[in-house]
Amino acid sequence: MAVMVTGGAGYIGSHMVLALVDAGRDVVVLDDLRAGFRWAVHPAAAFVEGDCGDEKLLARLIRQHGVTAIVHFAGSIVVPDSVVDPLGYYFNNTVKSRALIGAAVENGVRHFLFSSTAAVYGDAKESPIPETARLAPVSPYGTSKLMTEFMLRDTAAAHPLRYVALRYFNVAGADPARRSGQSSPRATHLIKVASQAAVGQRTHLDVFGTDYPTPDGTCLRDYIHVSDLARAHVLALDHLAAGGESAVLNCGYGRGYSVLEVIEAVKRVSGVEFPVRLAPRRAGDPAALVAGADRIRAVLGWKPEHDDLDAIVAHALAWERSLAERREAAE
Ligand SMILES: NC(=O)c1ccc[n+]([C@@H]2O[C@H](COP(=O)([O-])OP(=O)(O)OC[C@H]3O[C@@H](n4cnc5c(N)ncnc54)[C@H](O)[C@@H]3O)[C@@H](O)[C@H]2O)c1
Ligand SMILES: O=c1ccn([C@@H]2O[C@H](COP(=O)(O)OP(=O)(O)O[C@H]3O[C@H](CO)[C@@H](O)[C@H](O)[C@H]3O)[C@@H](O)[C@H]2O)c(=O)[nH]1
Repeated sequence: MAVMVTGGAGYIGSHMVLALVDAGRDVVVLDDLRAGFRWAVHPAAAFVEGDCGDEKLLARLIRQHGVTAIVHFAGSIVVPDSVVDPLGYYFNNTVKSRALIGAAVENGVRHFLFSSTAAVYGDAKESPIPETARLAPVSPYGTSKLMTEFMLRDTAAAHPLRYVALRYFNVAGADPARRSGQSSPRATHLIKVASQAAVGQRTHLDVFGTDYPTPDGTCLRDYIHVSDLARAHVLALDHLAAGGESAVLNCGYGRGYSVLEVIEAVKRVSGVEFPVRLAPRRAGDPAALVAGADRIRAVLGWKPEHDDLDAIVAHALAWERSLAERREAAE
């Protein structure tokens, strides 16, 4: 009885592997390492380098490891890249998810968790955004994820498969024990980039847009700690194992911080005054994305442990320093 984690060498997937190993579960990771790191996978997990759309490989792994649940993180994640390369995004996110869901059905895997995103809402009219809000993605990335949600919905209606689609808001921070974190040097996420600036890995930080209809003119986002998110996935697996129904759940704390508030937090926690430049808006950024966060608590009994911006930033900074030490040791 093992859990298969696709994309388990990536940022969020590697934290899910930690949460599963900590819970005493058997884990097999499938990742093609296009964006992940072999060293980020906990040694207690089996690791297979391969494509999550490779049906033959999937059938073999499911049988070999006795996989009873699939947690699907693998995918392409950069919103502006999806605008430039929509077909690449539909291929890696939608077509390969179709193959993975098909492999689950054909090989008797009945529980499936899917990494969805707040990007399925597009420019939401409501804030906080409930799961029932209009689904109107404004990027191919968001559409590629929504199509996978629809495939899961329809497949679960036709076959004995139950699923939970988790719509993440902005994931940030790192494992408090410094076992993993956001490790991609080219990452574009605000807290990662600001942490890199604080430890001297970047010369400055750009604020993309100061004329949004928000209190200080910069975008509002709901930042969720990656370890709280991983724990929500473990609870979602428990929910399905206990016979719980399929569900679509926002993952956030229900509170928004502006870009300037985040930068202030990174400066305060690090004690470093890195240069900040005001820049034009970045294409495709909605003004505010804040989760309606009640449903996940009601359905999964999830209670966040790190709902504190300074703690999220402190963990992100600690991981950034670990990466710097790792680089120095390698030189
Ligand atoms: N980071 C966020 O804020 C955020 C927000 C919403 C949703 N998500 C979703 O969460 C998931 C994980 O995101 P992340 O931030 O950890 O990204 P990541 O890039 O760190 O991890 C993705 C992993 O998937 C692997 N991968 C990609 N395509 C693959 C394929 N075809 N076969 C096998 N492995 C493949 C990569 O090598 C990488 O290790 C993604 O599906 C993403 O869309 C992330
Ligand atoms: O150097 C930077 C980086 C970001 N931002 C701003 O910070 C905010 C947050 O940006 P970022 O951290 O890049 O996250 P988002 O663009 O909100 O997207 C993330 O969160 C979405 C869900 O809310 C997910 O779907 C995406 O996969 C994930 O990348 C936005 O207003 C950006 O314009 C800056 O001003 N400067």
